[in-house]
Amino acid sequence: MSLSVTDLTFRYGKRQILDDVTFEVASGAFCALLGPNGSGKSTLVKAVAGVHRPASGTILVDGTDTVGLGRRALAKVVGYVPQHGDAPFDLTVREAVVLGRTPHFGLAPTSRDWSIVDSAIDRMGLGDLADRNMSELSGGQAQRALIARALAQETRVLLLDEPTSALDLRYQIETLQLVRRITREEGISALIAIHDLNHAARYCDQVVVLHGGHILTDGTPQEALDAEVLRQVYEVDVEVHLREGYVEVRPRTDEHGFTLTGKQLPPLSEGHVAFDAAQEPVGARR
Ligand SMILES: Nc1ncnc2c1ncn2[C@@H]1O[C@H](COP(=O)(O)OP(=O)(O)OP(=O)(O)O)[C@@H](O)[C@H]1O
Repeated sequence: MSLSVTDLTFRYGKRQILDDVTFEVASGAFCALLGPNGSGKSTLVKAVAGVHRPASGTILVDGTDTVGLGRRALAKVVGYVPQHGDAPFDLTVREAVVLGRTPHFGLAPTSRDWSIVDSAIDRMGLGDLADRNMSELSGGQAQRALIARALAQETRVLLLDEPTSALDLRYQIETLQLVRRITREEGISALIAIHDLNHAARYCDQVVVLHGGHILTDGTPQEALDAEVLRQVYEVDVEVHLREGYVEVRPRTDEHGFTLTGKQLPPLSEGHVAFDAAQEPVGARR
């Protein structure tokens, strides 16, 4: 078992955010961490990444407790891509990505380190931008550079906190496919906090649903993405289908296209412009 989290509890001050969280991600598995805004996904990822120190609980990577490991030792076993990229703006892409090799080299990167860096850059589709300054990249390109930096760390566990939020559809899919391939080929465990249920179902082997700091379900996408659980967690009525072997979640809508939450959505305010099915402006002042 590569990543094993047991009875993890975390508080911001007196506010309990994670409560006895226990789950495991096997070697070679890609696990999605789902849950609504504020459910504690980032906090859990940060605790596993060593950014936050838990109040109690254990985090094992290949049997070694990582809570309390020094920065350098931790960076050799856990790679972390934060939600809001702290991109080092005064560096080129190559210089930023080689920072991921820091735990592995002594005074200076070796030729092997640079070849690992270049391969990570290529894998994230940034080969043409390798010598470009980070400050000159788009948000999505910078996010891909941060993923390349984590890949260059060559760790046993890869943590990604909503890494696809700034990426266009092509790079969302390519990143998820790449992480899935790396987990399988290199036997590492990956944990990704993600909002897109269908991407989670399509690319991940395991789905953990967090709600109010507790784990509500943990299983394969088919087991965990249960319509009743999703209704409870997101307060949206959904249908779950099996399509071409993959689970697909669709919001159920009424005849006006509104999701069925049991609550009536407020009417559009006067002057608000919306579009009906025929693409005619509705509710606009004329
Ligand atoms: N630095 C902080 N200090 C105090 N409370 C915090 C801090 N960061 C997050 N929180 C609170 O902890 C709870 C969990 O936040 P967290 O960011 O882990 O949720 P999340 O599931 O990742 O949300 P999102 O999907 O919106 O990114 C929220 O109630 C949030 O307000």
